[in-house]
Amino acid sequence: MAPKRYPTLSGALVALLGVTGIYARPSRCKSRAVGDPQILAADEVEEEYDYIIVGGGTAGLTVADRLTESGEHTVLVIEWGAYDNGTSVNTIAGGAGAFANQSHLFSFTSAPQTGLNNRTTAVIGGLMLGGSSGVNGLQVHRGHKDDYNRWNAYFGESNDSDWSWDGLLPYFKKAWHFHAPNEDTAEALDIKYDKSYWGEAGDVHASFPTFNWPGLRVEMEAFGEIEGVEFPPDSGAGSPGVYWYPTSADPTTMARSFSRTGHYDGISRDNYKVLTGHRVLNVVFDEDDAASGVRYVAKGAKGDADARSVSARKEVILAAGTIHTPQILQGSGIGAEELLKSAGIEVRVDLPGVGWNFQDHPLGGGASFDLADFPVSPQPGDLQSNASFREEAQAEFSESRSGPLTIASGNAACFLPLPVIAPSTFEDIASRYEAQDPASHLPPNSPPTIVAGYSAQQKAMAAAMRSHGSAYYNLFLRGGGSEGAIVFLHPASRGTVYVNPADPYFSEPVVDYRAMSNPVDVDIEVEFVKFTRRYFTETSMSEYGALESRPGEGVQSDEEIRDYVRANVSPSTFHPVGTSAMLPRELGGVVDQELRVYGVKRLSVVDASVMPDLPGAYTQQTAFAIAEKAADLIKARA
Ligand SMILES: Cc1cc2nc3c(=O)[nH]c(=O)nc-3n(C[C@H](O)[C@H](O)[C@H](O)COP(=O)(O)OP(=O)(O)OC[C@H]3O[C@@H](n4cnc5c(N)ncnc54)[C@H](O)[C@@H]3O)c2cc1C
Repeated sequence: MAPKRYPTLSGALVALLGVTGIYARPSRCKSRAVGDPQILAADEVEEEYDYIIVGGGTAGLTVADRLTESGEHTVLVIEWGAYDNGTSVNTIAGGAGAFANQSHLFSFTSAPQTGLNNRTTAVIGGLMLGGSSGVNGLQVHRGHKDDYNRWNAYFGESNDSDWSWDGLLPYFKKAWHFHAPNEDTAEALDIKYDKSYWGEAGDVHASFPTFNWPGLRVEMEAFGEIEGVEFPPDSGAGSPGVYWYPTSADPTTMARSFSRTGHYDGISRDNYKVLTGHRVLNVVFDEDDAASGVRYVAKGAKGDADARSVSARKEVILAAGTIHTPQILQGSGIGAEELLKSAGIEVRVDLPGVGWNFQDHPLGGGASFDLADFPVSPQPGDLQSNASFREEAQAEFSESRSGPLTIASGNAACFLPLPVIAPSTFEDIASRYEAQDPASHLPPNSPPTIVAGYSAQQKAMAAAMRSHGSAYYNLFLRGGGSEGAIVFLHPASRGTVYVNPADPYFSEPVVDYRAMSNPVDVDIEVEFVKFTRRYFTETSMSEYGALESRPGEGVQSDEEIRDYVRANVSPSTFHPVGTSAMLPRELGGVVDQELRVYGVKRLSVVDASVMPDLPGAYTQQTAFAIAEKAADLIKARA
């Protein structure tokens, strides 16, 4: 298929995309932290609430909103971070404003990664009211049918609560208010969407920029020259392929839309209270092993001399995220017996799955290309290199909330299955993975439930490797300049998040991604490099002066590529999941299908840590859908 050619657009931007107006700086949005009746001072916290939610992040605020809607139940959310409605949170352009502001993050160093030449990485997540949905890159995509059907299948015939694609689809629809792209941009760039996969009643907005880079269309169409690549009708259709997806932005203000704006701001309910700037140390139990409350300290406290307690009549709900929920569980005596004893924590439930099964999407380590002769303009780089283009963009955004500054981190990518990436080797890779002794790449002396759980995942993921319904490779497209941001969607390696035995409550946990600890992951990364080379040199992309910037001509043999991967891949795209996995207890699970923690009563987990394995997508949309479903499950047993 010959590629379509596009005229140079600089200056003709208005004609093609219908962009009009003059540009200026984003204005500050309203702030509500001071005097907000829902945010309590520490001494205003009452003795007891129906529900205590630990963590006011993506899942925590979603569940809090839903549990208080009817007015029947009281909820206290305890959030470690602060309320911040500043420009860095609200500005969407580039997608990294809030991420760049350290005051919204926790950030510490991982354990050295043996599979990555002992390199370490920064462990990062949102620490603010809104959590990681307040700092993320605003990309909104969900996983594929295979992903959620696999989650449900881990429970075999037992189907207490349907976590399959069909079971979750209503919650994807409930979580988001979808706004279609404007017609001119959709037509100019051939943006396909199908509203039947979305709802319009959600409180968090999924919208499109008013403008997008014309090079994206060229890059997307070139994928059509590769055998097996599909173009699903919508990013939410549940099928891998090449597609456009929305941004988590309010289309009126073009500011970030996230759990705080959707599930907290503007809501005034006497039964919905929030305590910010406080950190929960552990769950408190009654003599019947039922969670009865939590113990917490002010942010920054180094000891528990001033710790306070608050009681929960109905349930304690953990929503502290994949890194901190296991720390709280372990600090409450729920975890691997050996670990807890080494940290001097009294064992309440020997549950080895807590903190185990840690996964994130490895990033980079693939091939990158510069397009020296891409005849399409404007390109993203113009925002940096062309002062008048940037000033016009700024003026247009200020005047009419439109133009290039309505683009966050991007709206187009491919999500491709392994048989498409590696048609001649995927079967061999899947067979070798399937034949592994399940314990062979786990930490030494892993308990039997952990080995059994990995064995079940191994079978499921070997099937995923052979499936056209599971995406392994994600190349995030920018629309020109250079390309090569590759995300590995289903790594086989599993890591750990365990309390620091020397200081389990006040030091950050020990986070070991164990990235590339299973060598099959390196073999798949090798295929990613080869596929990326094919895309840039064997499709019409080759006409645009594609020059390989990394790993470069000197890296050709599989062994050389393996070395390159181990030296360059990052273990994280900031999509951590799996440390409180929703799996049967005998498979290393931490919560059941109703999200209740095994071995105790009245304690549940609702955040991204319950995902048993990664979806073939970034994680925020799935985290919101899980929280919506969790709220229904909790209300049903109230
Ligand atoms: C930099 C970055 C970029 C990302 N980009 C994207 C993207 O573009 N698209 C996408 O789909 N996904 C993205 N993600 C991932 C996505 O945002 C997360 O998967 C999702 O928001 C996780 O939701 P959660 O509820 O599990 O945790 P969070 O939203 O992180 O909530 C956890 C909350 O608990 C609080 N907390 C932690 N410990 C305690 C404690 N002991 N006591 C009280 N409070 C506590 C934290 O401060 C936080 O507010 C990104 C994430 C990051 C960090």
